[in-house]
Amino acid sequence: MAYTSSLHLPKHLLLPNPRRTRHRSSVSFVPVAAAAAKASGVNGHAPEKQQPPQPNGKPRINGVNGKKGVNGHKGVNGVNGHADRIHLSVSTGSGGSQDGSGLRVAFQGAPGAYSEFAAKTALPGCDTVPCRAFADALAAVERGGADRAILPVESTMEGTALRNYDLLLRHDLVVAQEINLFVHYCLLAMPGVRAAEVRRVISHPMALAHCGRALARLGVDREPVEDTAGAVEMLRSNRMLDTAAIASPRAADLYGLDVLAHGLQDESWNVTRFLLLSRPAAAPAAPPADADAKTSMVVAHRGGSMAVLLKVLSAFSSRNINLTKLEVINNEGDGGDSAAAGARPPVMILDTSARGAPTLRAFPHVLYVDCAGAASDPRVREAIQEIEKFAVFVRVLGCYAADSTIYDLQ
Ligand SMILES: O=C(O)C(=O)C[C@]1(C(=O)O)C=C[C@@H](O)C=C1
Repeated sequence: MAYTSSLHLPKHLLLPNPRRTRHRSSVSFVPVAAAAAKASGVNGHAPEKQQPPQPNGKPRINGVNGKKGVNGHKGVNGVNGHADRIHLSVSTGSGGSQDGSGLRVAFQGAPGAYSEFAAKTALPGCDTVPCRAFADALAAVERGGADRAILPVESTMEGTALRNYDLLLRHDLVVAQEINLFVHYCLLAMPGVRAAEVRRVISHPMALAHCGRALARLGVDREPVEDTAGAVEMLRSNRMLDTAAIASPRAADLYGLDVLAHGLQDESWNVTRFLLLSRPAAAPAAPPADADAKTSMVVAHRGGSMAVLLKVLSAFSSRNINLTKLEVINNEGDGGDSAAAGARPPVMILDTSARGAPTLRAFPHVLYVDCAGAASDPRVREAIQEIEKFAVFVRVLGCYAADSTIYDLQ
């Protein structure tokens, strides 16, 4: 596999060549997700040291008596809308199965990655399992090596993470839970290193992109690695004195690095939405009756986006169902010669509906849709049935409790 970095970094921390981005028009966007943990230590990543659990096994919120939220407010949902955040300091919980005790959650990266924080916030009692790549995390769940995988799927600064939707759609996994994390980036360096001595900054490419302006001001070289905490681990183990990493304040604590700067992100509002994925048979039953449910689906169609969009919107709006996400993907390329000319390959979706083994199918025209309501709600069921009449293929990706809370680890 080709790697983009010219640095002599451990290969498992370098990134494969980035894939082409797709044409997409984001019709709406819901910001999202956060937490930390002990880990069983796979793929060379060391387990995180344990934090003292709270008696109730929940994440510590504002560090005080488990009180929720800043000013007692919950986060709000909306299109790039700002919301109050819930400040957390994360502890490893224990206790009842509600908090994920006994569940192994696979994530990409080293202990201290944002994805791990998200997993531990969603399921404070879970054991986190570090993996080299998100693909490995999803495969671990499919193979039974983990019970859940956590996947970032959109952020206020990036929009939909198409790289991860691609993964989600290729696997026979369902969405069990969503979680929104406020992503606060810090510049970390070995103890004693001053900002003026930093020549290079390493981090996950998304973190480097989110901090582009700050990095340009610093005038440093940028090197992408697999994850934010992996960058910190690399700094530490190689005792790099001319290099800094972008990662969370929690990673600074975990690895004993200095924080040279806080809030490095170009936009002050930087929220990532994560999904917890499960094998279908092991997914939680329907969301609790008192929870607002959300249903995610992918709709493949024949093209002619405007007409299809109107029909999809009408299927939901005529039943008074709100959409919380609608992403339009049109990829006419076949992945062959035309890809070289700029066309994008079709979206690959695992069709799990047919009898027998699931098959991977290619679709050039696809919509990613999240709607309010449970898949078992007759109105949602009817809307999907109406869409199935004109769509080529519809796959429900999961039905879960909507969570508009935005967690903040600062
Ligand atoms: O590298 C990490 O710490 C991650 O959890 C991954 C990831 C991502 O893939 O987008 C998650 C959230 C942050 O925006 C940066 C990176």
